[in-house]
Amino acid sequence: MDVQSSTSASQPTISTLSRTAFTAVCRQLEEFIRSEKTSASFACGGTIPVKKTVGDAEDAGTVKSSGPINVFWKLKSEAQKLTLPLGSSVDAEDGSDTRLRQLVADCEPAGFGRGQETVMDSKYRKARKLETSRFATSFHPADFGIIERVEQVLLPTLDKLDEGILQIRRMHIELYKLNVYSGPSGLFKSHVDTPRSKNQIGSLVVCLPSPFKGGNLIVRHEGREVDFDWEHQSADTIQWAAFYSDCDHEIKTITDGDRITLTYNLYAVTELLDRANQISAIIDPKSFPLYGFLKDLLMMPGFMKTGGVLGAFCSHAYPHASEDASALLPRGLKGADLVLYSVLHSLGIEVDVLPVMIGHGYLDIEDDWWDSDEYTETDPYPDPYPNPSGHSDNDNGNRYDDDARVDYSSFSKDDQKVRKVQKVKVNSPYAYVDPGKKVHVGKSLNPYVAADTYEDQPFAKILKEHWSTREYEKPITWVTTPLLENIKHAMAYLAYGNEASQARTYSYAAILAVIPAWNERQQLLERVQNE
Ligand SMILES: O=C(O)CCC(=O)C(=O)O
Ligand SMILES: [Fe+2]
Repeated sequence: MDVQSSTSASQPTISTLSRTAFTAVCRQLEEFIRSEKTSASFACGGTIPVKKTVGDAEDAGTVKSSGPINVFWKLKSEAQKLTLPLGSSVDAEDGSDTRLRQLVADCEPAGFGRGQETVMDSKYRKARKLETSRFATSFHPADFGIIERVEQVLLPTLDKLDEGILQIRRMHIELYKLNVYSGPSGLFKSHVDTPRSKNQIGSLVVCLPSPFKGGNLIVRHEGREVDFDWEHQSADTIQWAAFYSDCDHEIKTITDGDRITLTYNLYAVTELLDRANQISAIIDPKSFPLYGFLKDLLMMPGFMKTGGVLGAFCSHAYPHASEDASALLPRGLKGADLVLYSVLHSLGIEVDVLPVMIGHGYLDIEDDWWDSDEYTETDPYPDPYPNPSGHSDNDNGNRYDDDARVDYSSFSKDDQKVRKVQKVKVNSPYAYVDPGKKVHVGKSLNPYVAADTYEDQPFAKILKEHWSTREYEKPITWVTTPLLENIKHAMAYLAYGNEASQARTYSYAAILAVIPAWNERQQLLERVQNE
């Protein structure tokens, strides 16, 4: 049976891919996207040895090591200075250990954000902090090429983001806090940094030279993790790590000593360059295997012969705010999401990045995914949501099901939400989701609903008031499923941040590509072919 049986009849000359063949190419496409995801970086780091004698530091420009680092702060109205590593101060009457204790004492206890509240709970976070208004430091990441390195890994620029004009994304960096985690019990459990602006894409942590034990920084994304183990070189090295801000991370217990860090917010800003000024570091979307695969797919007349929409869930979550969110993307796209977006864009395909809400809000996705185990070999690609009338010929995708099968008000406690979400079936290789009925695609990033805020309202009402659903003319074929981990973490975002969240929270988005019908896309492909 044809996937698009109702519309293919109008073009009898070219045969449409069989459902089995269509399934097979969707699976392949998913594989390509998956491999892009597993190879994309979400964190990077480095070390800078510190020479104890000032004169040992190399000249700016070729700096591979640093001299001692000064931290200045104010106690009452008196200026204080600590030089790290301890014992490296040129002042004879250093007493640096006393100064370190003084710095720790002068810091305030650091809380964390749980939703809109700031919480002090030393079982979750035990740390002290200084705000930037209270300290200054002689260390700057730019002196050691850290910004360039982070830019390369976390903010690659892909060619062709805009016709004729190249938008170069640059990193803007802002010192945010000084934190001290001290033994025997300093720690910060799993959390996600609260975005401080719509442009924030990541965080940079710089660990100053001061000996400590434990305190590993563990950063996770989509089931992968990077463990920054800084204990062994803590005494005489500056160690740093940068990661996307939607990555879940934690600091293991510091059992001894003081782990002193500077944290920075990383922002993506754009710079317009005309083609004459292109720089060579730019990656060409054609260099990705996905490009060739998608191009070949589009050149098959039978693939989405009458047109359709391909949907892929983003691998990262993006911050959004009420007014300026739509300006955020694609500029703020990260990792594999940027690759997929750019490849589609460079093929001349209309592509949107839009927030998605699955089923009746993301709290109710449990029964919205097709569990492949239920189906037999003989019909490898059944309609997961058969129409009760027995006809499956409604492919305009606008069927809308408002009946609230879930008692929304029963999800008021965070742990209940998480438990509910853990039951999600995401083991099917991919889901072919009936559009409109099960996955709501917002018109822009703007009207996202935070679950906590609307607890007591029936979902249908929330949806009507706060979501304008983007309606595509053709059904959406979802080629990837959202990861269970992502959904769990989306819950955690609401619960634990490094700051209380204001208007900004994260949402998962999807990349939606409008595939023109074969007769319309031939021209487009000829143009791509000739480039
Ligand atoms: O100190 C670190 O390694 C990270 C600190 C952190 O996660 C935070 O301040 O949000
Ligand atoms: Fe953090």
